[in-house]
Amino acid sequence: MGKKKKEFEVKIENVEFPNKGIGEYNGKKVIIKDTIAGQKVMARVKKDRKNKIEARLLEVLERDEKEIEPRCVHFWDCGGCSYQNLTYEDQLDMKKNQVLEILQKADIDNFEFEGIERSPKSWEYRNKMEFTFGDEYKDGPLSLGMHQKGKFYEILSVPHCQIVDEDFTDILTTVLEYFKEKEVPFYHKMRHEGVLRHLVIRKAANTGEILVNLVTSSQKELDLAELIDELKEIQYIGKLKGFLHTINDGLADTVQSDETRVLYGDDYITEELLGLSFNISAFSFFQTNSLGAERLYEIVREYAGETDNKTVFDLYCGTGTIAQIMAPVAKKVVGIEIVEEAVEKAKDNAVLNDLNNCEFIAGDVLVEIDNLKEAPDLIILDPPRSGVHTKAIKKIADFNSPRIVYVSCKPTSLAEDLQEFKELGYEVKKVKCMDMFPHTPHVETVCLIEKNRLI
Ligand SMILES: C[S@@+](CC[C@H](N)C(=O)[O-])C[C@H]1O[C@@H](n2cnc3c(N)ncnc32)[C@H](O)[C@@H]1O
Repeated sequence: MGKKKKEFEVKIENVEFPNKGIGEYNGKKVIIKDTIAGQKVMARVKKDRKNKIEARLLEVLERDEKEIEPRCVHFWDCGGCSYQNLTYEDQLDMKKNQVLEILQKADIDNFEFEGIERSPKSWEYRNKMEFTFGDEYKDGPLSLGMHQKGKFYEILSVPHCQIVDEDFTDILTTVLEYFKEKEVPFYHKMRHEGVLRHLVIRKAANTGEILVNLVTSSQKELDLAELIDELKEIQYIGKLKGFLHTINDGLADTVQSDETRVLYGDDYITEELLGLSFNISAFSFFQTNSLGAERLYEIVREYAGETDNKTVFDLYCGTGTIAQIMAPVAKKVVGIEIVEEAVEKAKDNAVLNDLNNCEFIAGDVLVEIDNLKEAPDLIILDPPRSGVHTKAIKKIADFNSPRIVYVSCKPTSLAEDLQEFKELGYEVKKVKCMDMFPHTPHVETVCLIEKNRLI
């Protein structure tokens, strides 16, 4: 491929997790994100390596016969969803096959595969959105929404987003119009100048409570009373429980807090899952699909099996959801979580749910696990996307727990971890996928792992 010939046509043959369309060009593997199998596309080379080309999608020249019209008007430009142009059944099929292929490549086999379960709701299912302030094109008007597909700076306003309900989009539109009128500038993530950074909205699906968190730099004092009054006037499906203002002068383009002020109501919302209540604060992890989470946790409970009189470890426990769902049917549950705020909420939640057999420890699993003296009968792992630290896997295996239930949000890191558990004498017995993220490439996978009795 010469210097001028950086654009080329290619047919997409397959999609690898998470959203990598795969084709072939001049004998090399081609990877083009956000394409689907069967499409013929025009692409531009990003990186031309020895045996693979990474390219950017320019145009879909021929659509695949199974493609459908996306429901959302933002779909083609918005970086939030990848697969609205496939039926939900086709999305589920693709994710299931990806997980199986990843496990097979890692030599994880001989398990019972229980398929993929659909999300109870395939639209308006999200309970949290992190919208970004910016502009849709350089020096354009203020926008608030999602990164445009494949772009670094450009932010697309998404007032018709279909994976959240109208309460989210009403709040988004109100906040955007307010700051447009006040001419408050967005924070430029490279120049580190400006004010408005993110708008994080959380809404509990089962109680309707809404928490709004505006994240800004400290470069301008803002009087937000008028905005809060406007938000209070919205006719919600749910109800506004609190409004927070977080100051973030960090250089990274992530939501984090130097200081968080409660400007209205409470600093948390309460969600109800499987008959238990969970107070969720602004910075605690909580599954983003509440109805899907109920199903996910039911699968965990099923894979956990009989737990009467047993001690359970819930490692990477967040606000203690899994621990508390297990507590009524176990002797004792110990949770470990690195975010202190989440651990505080886990403790509060145990009190709220009248559970007195839960212990929650703040810290890194890799370190805190050394201080656990009791031998567990069951270990539940629900790590972040990067998976479980190799040294932690060794320590976890050393407990010799007969059963481990591993909940994973990233099948590639799951496969690596399962390989390590295999080397340490554990066998994968059952696998089930639970789709918590319709129209996106993501999927949860639950695995039952058992100690090989022959070792
Ligand atoms: C996928 S979430 C699971 C949370 C919980 N099980 C739930 O369903 O709500 C992973 C959690 O691991 C925590 N975490 C990340 N790294 C950690 C570490 N090294 N030690 C302990 N917790 C960690 C994150 O803060 C997050 O709450």
